Amino acid sequence: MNDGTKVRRAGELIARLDLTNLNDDCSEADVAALIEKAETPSGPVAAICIWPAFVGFARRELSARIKVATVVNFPLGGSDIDATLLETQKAVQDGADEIDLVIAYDRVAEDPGFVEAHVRTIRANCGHAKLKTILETGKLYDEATIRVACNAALSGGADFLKTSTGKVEVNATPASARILLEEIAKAGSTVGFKPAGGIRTFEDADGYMRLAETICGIDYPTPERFRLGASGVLADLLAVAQGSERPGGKAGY
Ligand SMILES: O=C[C@H](O)COP(=O)(O)O
Repeated sequence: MNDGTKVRRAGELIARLDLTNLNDDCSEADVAALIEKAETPSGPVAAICIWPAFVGFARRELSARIKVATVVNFPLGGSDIDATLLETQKAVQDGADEIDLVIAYDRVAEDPGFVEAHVRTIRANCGHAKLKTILETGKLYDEATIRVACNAALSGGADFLKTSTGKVEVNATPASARILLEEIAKAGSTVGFKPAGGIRTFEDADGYMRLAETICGIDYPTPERFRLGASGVLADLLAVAQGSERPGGKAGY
């Protein structure tokens, strides 16, 4: 890839970034700092992804062109549908544009119908907000189970399939991304895709966008259909986009 292509791709990745702070000790001041970073010298990120407690604050402080995403049933993916519903309704009321729901991943193998019903209930109560379903692929272990989870989420009406919470040992991997993208392609490539967890470099991020282009088509990964969930990749994307020194001390591009 030549330098000009890298600069362009890095800019495209920034426009598809869900800039995330889901640290256990995240404060309102941290969210304010995230909001400041979200308007980058290379343009705005797609969304910030934060804990539900900060949605109202973020919606008031953030420019309307950047979405507010939040998480529900996070990170453990429990089975309490009523509790998830309350969290979702509150987040939507507070102004969330996007809900990242952890599915009840422990139940995928035995009871995919439960997972589908859970997703359907939350989808029906999201209003205008998009529903991104976090499958937690690192806890599903084998390919067949990941495919079952994809289909439960798709049947329940998910707007996005997202790989991971970023809170378990194995997060987004190219292998799990490929499976989700194949299921999205089989379903017509209208549902979005969000790899998340452990994405740290331009090369990591670009690899996922290339995979999406290869499997779902070159026109697939628009900012409406492709997002990167990451807390620590923006500095590297910006360095590549701006041709400045990269955080790892690598050359500008
Ligand atoms: O949804 C996004 C993840 O929580 C971010 O994970 P990360 O901190 O490894 O980038």
